[in-house]
Amino acid sequence: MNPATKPVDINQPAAHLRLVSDRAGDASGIKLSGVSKTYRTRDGDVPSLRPLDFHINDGEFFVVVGPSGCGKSTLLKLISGLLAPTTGEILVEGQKVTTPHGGMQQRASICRALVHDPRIMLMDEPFGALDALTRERMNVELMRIQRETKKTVLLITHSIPEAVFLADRVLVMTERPGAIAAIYDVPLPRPRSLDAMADPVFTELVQRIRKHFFSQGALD
Ligand SMILES: Nc1ncnc2c1ncn2[C@@H]1O[C@H](COP(=O)(O)OP(=O)(O)OP(=O)(O)O)[C@@H](O)[C@H]1O
Repeated sequence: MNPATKPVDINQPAAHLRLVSDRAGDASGIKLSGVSKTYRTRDGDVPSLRPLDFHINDGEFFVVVGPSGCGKSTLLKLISGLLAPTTGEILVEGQKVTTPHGGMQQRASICRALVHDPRIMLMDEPFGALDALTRERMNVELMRIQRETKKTVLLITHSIPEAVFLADRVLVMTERPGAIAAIYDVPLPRPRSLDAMADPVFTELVQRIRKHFFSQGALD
């Protein structure tokens, strides 16, 4: 019988329906739905993050930038499972985050992060203690590693230029309790060298993001 005319057995699982619900965009990367965090302390509640909804694609270099105390580190701890959200759900590669899980790394050192070959790298101000020139060189090196390994990277920084230089997309956070002020695509070609910082697209985007914090003067 021609397979195209074969009758459908309604008692069999519908493979094509599963394919639709399992498509890569849903099951890969990191997905946050309604994720908020309020710290309960003896002195009262400290709302740290308002409900957040966003999706980091598999293999994406995603950078979060925001003022001091807006909840950036909290966000990373939630995604790595070190903290439980107050509301909402986090899926990493289709799996709900409950406890710290194998291959996820939050390290200051790229080398240490790569020893375990994680598919996802979570980095909180990884080069914050370095002088400016070394930091730039480390950023170039980090981009090279990410390009070669196709890992998903979520990196947090206070520096808007650093965010734009590194990212495929930049998430800009508001002051605490942190919410999404905006998410920007960075349309700079890859591979990027330090020359990318002289590109008008780069300077324009840095200026645009800086305007979010103009009144606070809170970022580099
Ligand atoms: N364990 C905790 N208990 C109570 N409040 C906390 C706790 N951890 C963080 N906070 C508060 O939650 C808010 C967000 O903190 P978080 O460290 O996530 O911010 P951040 O954006 O990473 O800050 P920074 O840029 O200064 O590193 C801050 O006001 C902080 O004081």
